[in-house]
Amino acid sequence: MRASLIQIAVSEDESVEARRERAAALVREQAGAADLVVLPELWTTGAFAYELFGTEAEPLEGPTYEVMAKAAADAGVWLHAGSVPERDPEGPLYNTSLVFSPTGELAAAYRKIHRFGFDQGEAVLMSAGRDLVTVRLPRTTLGLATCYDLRFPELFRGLVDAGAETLLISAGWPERRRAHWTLLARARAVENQAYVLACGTAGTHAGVPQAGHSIVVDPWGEVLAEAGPDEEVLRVTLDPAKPATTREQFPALKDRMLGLTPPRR
Ligand SMILES: NC(=O)CCC(=O)C(=O)O
Repeated sequence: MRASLIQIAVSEDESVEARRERAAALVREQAGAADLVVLPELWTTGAFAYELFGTEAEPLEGPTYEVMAKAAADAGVWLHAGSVPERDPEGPLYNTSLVFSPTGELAAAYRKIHRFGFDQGEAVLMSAGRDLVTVRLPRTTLGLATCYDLRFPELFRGLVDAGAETLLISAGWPERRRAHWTLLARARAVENQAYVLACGTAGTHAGVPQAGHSIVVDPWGEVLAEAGPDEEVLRVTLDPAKPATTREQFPALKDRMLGLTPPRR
């Protein structure tokens, strides 16, 4: 299975509309070279451009959905189109990832569960999703997560319990915490014996330099590919059998001890 991670640069120098068209062109360029294409978190606005979340919010089937559904079909790829600020018909905003099939059908939508910012930014502007989401592909099952979710291992265990073997993390991770990004991506791969494909943004938006360094880690924790800091398409070939063989040969997941007794006070 061939995957392309599109580490697109996000900056105020480019309009949202222009970046949407440019991202679609980059997806189309993967035709014949990839089975699965991944975009980062909130690449239309930038993950830290809080003032744009409301103004650029879209309904689920909004402009990004339309452009990306067509790009997936044109390229004939499974497309994780990254996330958009989604305005729910009821009013709240969500940070919602969209996955399209190679015929351009919506295969899944995942509303980010852990919002970043503590008492500001995304944490107050967006509502939290509640649902774990997996997507069955012909040769693997994807588990979806977004950026700050990477810090919460229990979410990934939930995805693994639901059958995930390939964990897709779409992110807008800042350069300032790049060491955490790499460490946590590898940790999630090792502890879950799963592929991790973590796609971030490049460039600087809202004064926040982005880490880039999108990374692909195999179920043994080996880094198969890592991008640099700038815009780049990171290409990698995965063996869809590897999560299962790793879990058979080193069956640590079977040794989980659930329902432990809390310490006595
Ligand atoms: N967009 C995000 O979720 C940023 C997360 C982050 O900066 C961190 O976890 O550190």
